[in-house]
Amino acid sequence: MYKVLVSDPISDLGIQQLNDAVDVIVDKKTGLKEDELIAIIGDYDALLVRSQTKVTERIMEAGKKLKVVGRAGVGVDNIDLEAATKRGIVVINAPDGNTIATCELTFAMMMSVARQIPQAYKKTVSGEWDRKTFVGVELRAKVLGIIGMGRIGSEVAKRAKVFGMEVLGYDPFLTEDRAEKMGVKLCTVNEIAAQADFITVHTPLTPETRHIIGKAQFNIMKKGVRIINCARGGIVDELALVDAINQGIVAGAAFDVFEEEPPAADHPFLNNPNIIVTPHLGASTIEAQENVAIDVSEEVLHILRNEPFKNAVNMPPVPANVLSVLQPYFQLGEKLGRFVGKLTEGAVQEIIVNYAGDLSDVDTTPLTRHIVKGVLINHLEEVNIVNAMHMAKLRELNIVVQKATTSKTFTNLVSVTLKSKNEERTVAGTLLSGYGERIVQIDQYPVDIAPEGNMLLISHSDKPGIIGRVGTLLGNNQVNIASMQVGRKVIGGSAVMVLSIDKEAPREVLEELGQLTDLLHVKAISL
Ligand SMILES: NC(=O)c1ccc[n+]([C@@H]2O[C@H](COP(=O)([O-])OP(=O)(O)OC[C@H]3O[C@@H](n4cnc5c(N)ncnc54)[C@H](O)[C@@H]3O)[C@@H](O)[C@H]2O)c1
Ligand SMILES: O=C(O)CC[C@@H](O)C(=O)O
Repeated sequence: MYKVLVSDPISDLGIQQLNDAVDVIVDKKTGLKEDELIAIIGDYDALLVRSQTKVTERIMEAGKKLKVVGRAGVGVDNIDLEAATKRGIVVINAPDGNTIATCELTFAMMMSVARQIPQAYKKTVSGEWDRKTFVGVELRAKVLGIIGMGRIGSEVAKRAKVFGMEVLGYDPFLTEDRAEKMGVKLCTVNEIAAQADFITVHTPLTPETRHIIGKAQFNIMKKGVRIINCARGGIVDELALVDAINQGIVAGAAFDVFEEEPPAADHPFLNNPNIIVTPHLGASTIEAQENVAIDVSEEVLHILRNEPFKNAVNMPPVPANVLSVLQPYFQLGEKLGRFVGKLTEGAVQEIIVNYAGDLSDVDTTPLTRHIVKGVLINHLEEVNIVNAMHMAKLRELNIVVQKATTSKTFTNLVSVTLKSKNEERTVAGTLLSGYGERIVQIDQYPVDIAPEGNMLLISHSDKPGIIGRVGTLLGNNQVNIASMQVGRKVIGGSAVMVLSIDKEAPREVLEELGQLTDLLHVKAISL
């Protein structure tokens, strides 16, 4: 018998198939504290959660029989994925089931903020008949900016078109072709900030999306703009938003999610008449809760019964014989993907992976997954080696794998090229005996660097004095250089400089560097 613990409120109808299964016992115990969960989790083979239960490393450590954690929803930010992977616990989610519910809440929020429905309701039920205060705006002919054009963002775009809105979209994986098909104008975040009447965010919360709408963006917005966040708290800088409302830049905001949930009683959103809030209700429809519970229950049954499953967020199924050859390259592959992903400007359309040397003798698919994961992880928090190819396909990314039995320079060479509309960038790496992982080529330039920590990649003209000027500028700003590599093809031509630095270079320093004569481009990369 398999034992399944449901620790958050999950639709009964949705978990019917688990209740009906002859080989499964389901226990529902919601609202448990971490220690209470730790005390009982040892009995269970599967744990089903929504977003309330924080599935910590301690819980997984105590879950000696735990094979699977199922998240009835999209975001897995309440589950310690690394701890699960380390213990071979499969984490699954239900990414599609609540898309429409959240999209519809976003629309409800957009209309509510346009017409101040909650504020008008509050006054009316308190006995006031105030028809003057609540003069709203129409959505028709307004510009809607959508940041994050995945499942929910794309559905919001569809509905906005029907409302007669002009839609601007930003997503690192949105190509011009796809945007055109959806009737969406591809823009940057700042273009959206400057042009939109309504802005809605639909990204995961990652280091890149944290405060993607912040002070700098509010400062360039049109007066009267309205902001909606039904994705994750922290994507919009909450304090900067309150300032922008006080300055009369933002006319209203509607938030379903908060940087800290539930928000503290004195949270500045809670007593601001221009901000409407809901308690993380995006997925809270009968249909969505059934959908996600059905999806996740089905998958849990497959995993418990050792049958194939599809929505794993973590588990790497690699055959042992292949694993022994490829495993040493997994981390390098992911780093190469991340490195070249951070380097490449514009929506990526194609990933070309080149394997040269002994590696070409085996099925390199598991390594390619790591590379693709590395490219995507810069923007998609839920990507892993199990779903990387699927995620790439969803985004119409073309993946080309090429092999050569010998490499001119190294026993094995893995090279990753990204093609976007704007450019084509290549990074190649290898494992050097005694030195470990090395990046040995960036575009056409030979280099030799350890892919780790904080790096600065500087393209420049190969002229005397430039290295000194870069060093002096960094030194004057207390940025210590740990190592430096310069690559060039010909004397006096273009060159590339890669610096390892002891801490992240502040934005102002990067801007100052960018202004040095003969310096063409600066990119900060942290691995
Ligand atoms: N309020 C709720 O109850 C609720 C319900 C469901 C989902 N969500 C949240 O909504 C968000 C979107 O969900 P989804 O199902 O559409 O996910 P998705 O993965 O389909 O889409 C997310 C999109 O964000 C894009 N993205 C990543 N980094 C970006 C960046 N720096 N700039 C712009 N775009 C970026 C990705 O490329 C992707 O296309 C997630 O955070 C999810 O957890 C909230
Ligand atoms: O379970 C919920 O209600 C939250 C769901 C949502 O945040 C998600 O990421 O799927």
